[in-house]
Order: sequence, then structure tokens, then C-alpha cells
Amino acid sequence: MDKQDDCVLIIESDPDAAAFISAALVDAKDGPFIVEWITTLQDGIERLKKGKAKAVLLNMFLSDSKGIETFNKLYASNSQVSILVLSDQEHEEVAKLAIQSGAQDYLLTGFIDAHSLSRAIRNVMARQVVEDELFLEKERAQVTLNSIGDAVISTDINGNITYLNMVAEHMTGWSQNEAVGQPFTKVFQLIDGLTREPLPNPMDSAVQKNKTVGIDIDSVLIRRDGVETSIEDSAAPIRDRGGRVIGAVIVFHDVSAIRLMALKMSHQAQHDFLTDLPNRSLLNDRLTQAISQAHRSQKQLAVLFIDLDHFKNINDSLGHLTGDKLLQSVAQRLTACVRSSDTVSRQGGDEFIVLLADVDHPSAAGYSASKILAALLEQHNIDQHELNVTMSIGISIFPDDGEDADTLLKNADAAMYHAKEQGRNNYQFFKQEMNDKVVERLSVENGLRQALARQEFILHFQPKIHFKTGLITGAEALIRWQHPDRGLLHPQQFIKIAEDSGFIIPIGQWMLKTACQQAKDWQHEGLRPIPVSVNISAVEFRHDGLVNNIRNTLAETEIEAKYLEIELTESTLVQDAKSTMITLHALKAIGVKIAIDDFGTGYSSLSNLRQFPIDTLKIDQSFVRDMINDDDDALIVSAIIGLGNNLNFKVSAEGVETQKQLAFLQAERCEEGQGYYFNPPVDAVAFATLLGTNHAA
Ligand SMILES: Nc1nc2c(ncn2[C@@H]2O[C@@H]3COP(=O)(O)O[C@H]4[C@@H](O)[C@H](n5cnc6c(=O)[nH]c(N)nc65)O[C@@H]4COP(=O)(O)O[C@H]3[C@H]2O)c(=O)[nH]1
Repeated sequence: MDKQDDCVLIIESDPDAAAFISAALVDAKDGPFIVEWITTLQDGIERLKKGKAKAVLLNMFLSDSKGIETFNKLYASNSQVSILVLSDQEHEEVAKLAIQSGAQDYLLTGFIDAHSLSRAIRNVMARQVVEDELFLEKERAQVTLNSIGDAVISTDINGNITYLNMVAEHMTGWSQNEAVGQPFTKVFQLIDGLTREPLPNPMDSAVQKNKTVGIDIDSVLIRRDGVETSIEDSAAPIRDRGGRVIGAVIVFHDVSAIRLMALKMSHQAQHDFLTDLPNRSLLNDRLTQAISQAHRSQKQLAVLFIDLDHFKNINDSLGHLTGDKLLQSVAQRLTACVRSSDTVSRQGGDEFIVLLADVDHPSAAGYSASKILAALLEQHNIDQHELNVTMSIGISIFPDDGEDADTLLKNADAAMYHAKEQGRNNYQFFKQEMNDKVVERLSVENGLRQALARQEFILHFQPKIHFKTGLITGAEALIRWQHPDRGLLHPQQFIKIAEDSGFIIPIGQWMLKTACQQAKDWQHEGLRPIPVSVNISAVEFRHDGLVNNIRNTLAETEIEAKYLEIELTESTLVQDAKSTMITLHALKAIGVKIAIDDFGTGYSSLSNLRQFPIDTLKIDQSFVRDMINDDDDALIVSAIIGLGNNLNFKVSAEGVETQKQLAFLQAERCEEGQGYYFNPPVDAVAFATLLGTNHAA
């Protein structure tokens, strides 16, 4: 403690009186303390200005008429100090005035004895301690209230403001000086952020209920200048020592940022990050709502399930960034095609759903679908690319095609698949029989999940025959699925589904390895080495691991690369000429042979054809089947053979079923072929027998 804190000043001109007072002081204190005897007012004032004396005993100056003025001067120099006025009876009035002006007590000197003086001093000192504590307490509260982040306003029982801290000043726009004494509702204007209606005064309710009350969750405080702030917190009554409510206090803080963040998070939870369209969850809510509404008003609504055609190709060949921009462009066009009361949502990937909330007749949904198809057909300019996309749309109608959200979505999805099967770029209304197909597709997909592990796949082989010699020149490996319930399934029944679901990658790897292993086994059995051909689907061809997988499989099965031929359909090759060229050259570098399957159906350009490192063109069996009776097909077959011979490709014919067909092909100088005329695909054992007994004619 500072020495001066314990100092008592005696301002007294008479040394005897000072000694007397000093003795009383010693008696009043329980320990040693410092007494300064000061004889003039000026010295006293100086002393008080400099330090923080605890108390002053003022005697000398109140005896004259200027006493109160003297006191005021002293008091003005340090109002924190306790002043005990000693006065004679004659000047008691002046002493009383000093008390009103701030003195703590007065004693009439006529009656003073050491005992009463010491008691009076003790009282003054004790009061000083309490006042110091009160002051400290108030100071602490003041600092605390100004340093907390919350705003605080208190009122008296009449609802007039008695205090507001700095944060409250800032948030209300009222300074403490202006606000104190004003009705609370003038300074604190509260409305409901949603309805914009004024909210009841929380202080009133705290006072009436005599307990702490929370502020409405959507409370918005209007500042004096009109700025709005979302706030949150509570009001509580203030009680006196007797427990009577004498006012109220409100503590509040700015939650605008939190509320904004909450709004943003709720938006994000319900919208797709890429297109900002409603996501699956919001669509479900809207659909459920629209169904109840349509139900009540006996109206119809339509769900349009939209899937972009071949979007994966764009993603794979131009990159995800371009793919994303295309999806954004599609989202914009879809939104522009429908009414604002309809919902366009993105389900993920390249799937969108449009909910037409009120359709008078299914034909209106058909009209919207054709409008969407037309709008989407227009070129999308994304970066430097000019992109054309088409889409397949499936439509389900409430209540005919389903009475709940799940059924309507499922059925629109089934109709969309049907639209894909119908050649894409079209829309289809749901029909009950489409569901059977979906069920079938799902069952195949589920079965595929386990087919590899359960070793349900087997390979059949179909010989390729040299037309002149009759020798087997190769074996085309064709996959079969020995389905536990449905018997032997052919690739048409599951390869497309395997491609769509991604299972084609592990299946293709199994296929490649098994075919190579089989070729090696035949060689080990002493059979004449021939190349085995493996079909690679577009999905596998575009898959990153293809070239490495082929290289590793050859090494693992120890088969020379020249005994493996890769068959790629023409449609696979035309998809992205640049990356196709790179992969083909990588395959060629390994040493495997490359054949173009189903040739004649895929519109490959002549210039690409010349640059692709291919060995064989396989004429699609549809031309071979009809060439005898159809002049056009005969012409196409002749042209393909001529083209192949000129470009130095081997030409092979698929699906040769009759002697006439063989004769035509031979006449046109086609080198080899396969088909039921020679042999259907057979299992590995049967093929070994064929190969073992096969000799030049
Ligand atoms: N009408 C008729 N058909 C004949 C004749 N000779 C052979 N075929 C059939 O024609 C298909 C020829 O295979 P593809 O054009 O490569 O067409 C194949 C091929 O594109 C694909 N495929 C088969 N195995 C695989 C595989 O392991 N992976 C992939 N990605 N696709 C495969 O499935 C398609 C169908 O295979 P399969 O059902 O085995 O049908 C085979 C074969 O059984 C004939 O004289 N007349």
C-alpha cells in the first residue's frame, strides 16, 4: 500500500489542538499510521493535490463565515478523501453545510473529548473503507461492463434508462449522456427480423415475470441511424435488498455474423455447390410439398428426370473443369426453360430433375421436355470449346405414375433409361413395363457385384478362319456369365450394365488375363500358336491403367505380345481421335495386334484410319448378313475390303453363316472371317480339339 494511503492530514493552526487530535487518531487506529500536521489551507490543498491522503480533519477554517468556501476549495482539490469537520457550536450551520457539500461528518469542538473524537474518527475511517470498496466495486463493474463484448442497458422501474455501456452506445447509436433518463423503448427498438413487426419490450416482461427472459430468436435491433443488427440475449429484473424489483437490465450481443453464417450453411446444405441449384434433399422437400398441394387441389404435377448424353466423354477428353462449366451452362438453360414456381435441381453428376409443380395435362410436361431438348441443343461455348450436348429425359406424372416422391422419381428414372435406349436426345413418358427393365437391370448389377469372386464368368472362343487355306488364324475370346439362377448369359445381357456401373474394369482385367493364360496353356499342350483376340470396351479403352495392365498381363502369363490382339469397336475409336492415337501407339509399342471391330458402323474418317496403327478391319456382321440380298450392303462390304487392301490392313468378316456369303467374300478378296458357317464360339476344351485337328486344305 502507498504510504499516503494511510496518511491522515490534520489541518489545524493550533499546535495543542493538533497534538490532541493526533493522540485521538492514534487511539482510533489499531496500528501506527502517519499523521501530518498542516497549518495552512494552502499547504493542505497542495498536499491533497499531490497525494491520496486517507482523511482530513479540518478545524481551523470553518469557524469564520468563509468556512464553506474554504471547505469547497479543499474538497475540490481531492474529492476522494474523507473530511471530518470540527466546528464550534456557533458555526454548526456552516459545518452542516459542509456535510451537504461532501464532508463525511462533523463534530462540535465544544463537546470534544479524546474519546468522542476517536470514535468519530473511527467511524469516518470505517466509512472510508466501505466507500473505497464501493468505489472499487463500481469501478470494477464499470470497466467490466465496458470491456465485455456484450451490450448492457439498465432501467429503473419506470422503464427509463439508468445506464448503458459502450457496446450498447455503439449498437443503439445513443450515448450514455443522451440515453440516461430516456424511455427504454425509445433507445432500444426491436423488431422481428422475419415479419418486420415490432417486438414487445423484453424489460417489461422481465419485470412483470420477475425473472430472466430470453429475447426472441429472430430479434433485430434498429439503431438510431436505421442500421439493423440481429441480436440475441436476455433481460432480467434488478431487485433491491428487500427483493423488490426496482428496474431491469438487458444484456445483448450482435449475432448478425452467426445468423448470416447459419443462413449460408443452411443454403449450402440444400443446394448443389457447382450450380447452386436445389440439391436432392431440397428437391425431395419441394416434391413432397408439391404432392400434398396437388393432392388437395386435385391437380397433376410432373417430374422430369434428365441425364446428359455421353457427358463422361466430355469430362474424360476435355477435363473436369470444362465438364463443370458445361454443367453450369446446362443448369442455366434448364432454369430459363421453366417457370419460377417450378424447381430445377441437380442430383449429382450429369443428372438433373425438373419438378413442374402444376401441369394441366401430361402433354404440358411433354411440351416442357421438348423445349428443354431444343434449348440444350444450342451450342455451349465453354472456354475455347464449342460443345454440343444432348440429353435424355424421362417423365413421370402425379398421380398416375406414383403418389409419393420416391415412386415418381424412380419411375421418371426408368423412363429416362428408356429414352437412352431409344437413341438419346429424346423424352419418354413412364410406362409400367419400363419398371420391369429397371428391376432386371438392378438384378444384373447386383449379380455382377459378386460374379467375379464367385468365378461365374467363363470364356468361349470362336475360331477365325483363313478363307484360302481353311486354317485357324486366331481365336476370339467371348465372355459368358454362368448365372446361378438364369443360366448362361451372353455379353449383350450384361456388358452394357457392367460398363455403366464400372464393373467392366475388373471384369476386363479378368478376361484379358484368362484369355492370355488360355493361349499359353494351348501352346504348352503343343498346339499351333495362334493369336487370341480380346474385346476392349470404350470404358476400358479410356481407363488410365489399360496399357500397363496389358503389359503386366503379358509378362505374368509369359505370352509373346504378337499372340494377343485387341479388338476395339469403330465407335470407341472415333470418340476422341487425339487421345485414341496416343493409346493406340502405346499398345502398338508393346507389340500387340489391333483390330477395328464392327467396322462400317462408326463413321471413322479416312485420314484417321490411315494414321491409326491398326492391323485388321473386321466387317460388321450386319453387312455380311444382308450383303447377298441387299445391294447397298454388298457395296459397303466390297468397299471395306477394297479400302483395307489398299491401306494394307487385313480384312476379316464377322458372322459368316452361309456358303454364299463365303463365296462373295472370297470373290471380293477378303482374307479371313468367322461365323457359324465355320464354328460357333465354343469352350476352351472344344476349341483345343478344333485347333488340334485343323490342317491346311
Ligand atoms: N448372328 C451371328 N452371330 C455370330 C456368328 N458368329 C459369331 N457370332 C456372334 O457375334 C459376336 C461377335 O463378337 P463381337 O462382334 O466382338 O461382339 C461381342 C463383343 O462386342 C462383346 N463382348 C463379348 N465378349 C466381351 C468381353 O469379354 N469384353 C467386352 N468388352 N465385350 C465383349 O459382346 C458382343 C457379343 O458377343 P457374343 O454374344 O459372344 O456374340 C459374338 C458371337 O457369338 C454368326 O455367324 N452369326
